[in-house]
Amino acid sequence: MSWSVVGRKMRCLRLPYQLWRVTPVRSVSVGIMVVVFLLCLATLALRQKGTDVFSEVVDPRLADFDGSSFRKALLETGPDRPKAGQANDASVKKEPSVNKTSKLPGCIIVGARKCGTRALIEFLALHPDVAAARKEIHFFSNDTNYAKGLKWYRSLMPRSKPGQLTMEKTPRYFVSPAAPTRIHRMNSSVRIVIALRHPVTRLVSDYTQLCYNNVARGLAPPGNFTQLVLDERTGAVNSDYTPVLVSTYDLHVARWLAVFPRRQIHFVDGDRLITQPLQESRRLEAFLGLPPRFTEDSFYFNASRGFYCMKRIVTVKGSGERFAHTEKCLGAGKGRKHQPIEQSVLKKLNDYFQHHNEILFKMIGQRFDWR
Ligand SMILES: Nc1ncnc2c1ncn2[C@@H]1O[C@H](COP(=O)(O)OS(=O)(=O)O)[C@@H](OP(=O)(O)O)[C@H]1O
Repeated sequence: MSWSVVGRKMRCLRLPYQLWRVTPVRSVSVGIMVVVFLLCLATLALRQKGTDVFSEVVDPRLADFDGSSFRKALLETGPDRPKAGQANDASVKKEPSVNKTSKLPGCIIVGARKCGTRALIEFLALHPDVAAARKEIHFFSNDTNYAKGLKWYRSLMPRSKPGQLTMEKTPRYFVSPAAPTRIHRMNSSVRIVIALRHPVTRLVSDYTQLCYNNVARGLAPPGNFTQLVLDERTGAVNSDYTPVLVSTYDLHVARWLAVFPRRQIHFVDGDRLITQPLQESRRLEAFLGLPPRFTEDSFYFNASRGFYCMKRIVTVKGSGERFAHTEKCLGAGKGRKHQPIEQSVLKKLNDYFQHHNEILFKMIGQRFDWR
């Protein structure tokens, strides 16, 4: 039966049918329906985008930053660990793959560049209650990445077991004006870790890396260090030179403190991390409320590298010995020999940073031995 027959035969539909036959009414009705349909589509799309960027569900335990529930939950739901005197078998026990999901990070190492951020995340990854993203993600500092939303970001996080704390490191966040607010918007309770090193050592390390990178890419060297860091005309420190700007820590830390409370930010001494990795790792472990797992056995000094390397602790099956060790040093790109710098230039740089260092120390209530 066609619509015209239905319209003619059923009395109650007669009036709407007569109206429908009038062409302008029909056009307007169809128009309204199309507009309503498009509006519904647009609303759906916006809601989807909103979910990505703002309302991602984060680990609810992280809402309680200061309280003990986070620590408690970690202890309760953390992975099984071997009891003393257990296990001794050559075969290494495989981690059970059940219940593993990617979570948003509860802690982010935001920088600073060349201050030991790689060492830090690799050290933390030794901890059984940490799931660390090994790649730098550049989510909060890069507009194109940020526009991809939190779902995209989370998909790049490692899969973790219940009770594990997810971490990532991107040193670029430290100097990114947008990063603090964006991270806060993701999770206002997230823990921020900032590694800092003597500002002049960091600057020279940065310059050394630029020299290596340019050679690797077949580019010309970045230029003479002295000419880059000092103004040719006045001889004063060139505060606009990016590596100088990165080492002007107070400017960047002020932006983080404007968004996050001081108690939520942990400062790592990047110079001490090189010579005393155990102490710095333990301080960070305590800040994160993780059960103490770092021991003298976690690190060993590798004389040929001139740096501490890690002993990865893995559980072994059976009884007897608790652990087996696998050893790992950072890549050759870390711990390069620095370019020699003239004493007079070093002095000028030290004098320049001293004022900024003092502002930083006051701001964070912590001093570093940067003479
Ligand atoms: N255990 C260990 N092994 C090797 N290197 C170590 C270690 N601990 C800290 N460091 C120092 O880390 C410096 C590199 O810092 P980052 O990892 O933050 O660099 S980067 O910004 O990610 O490129 C790197 O700086 P340079 O020495 O200037 O290369 C190292 O001194």
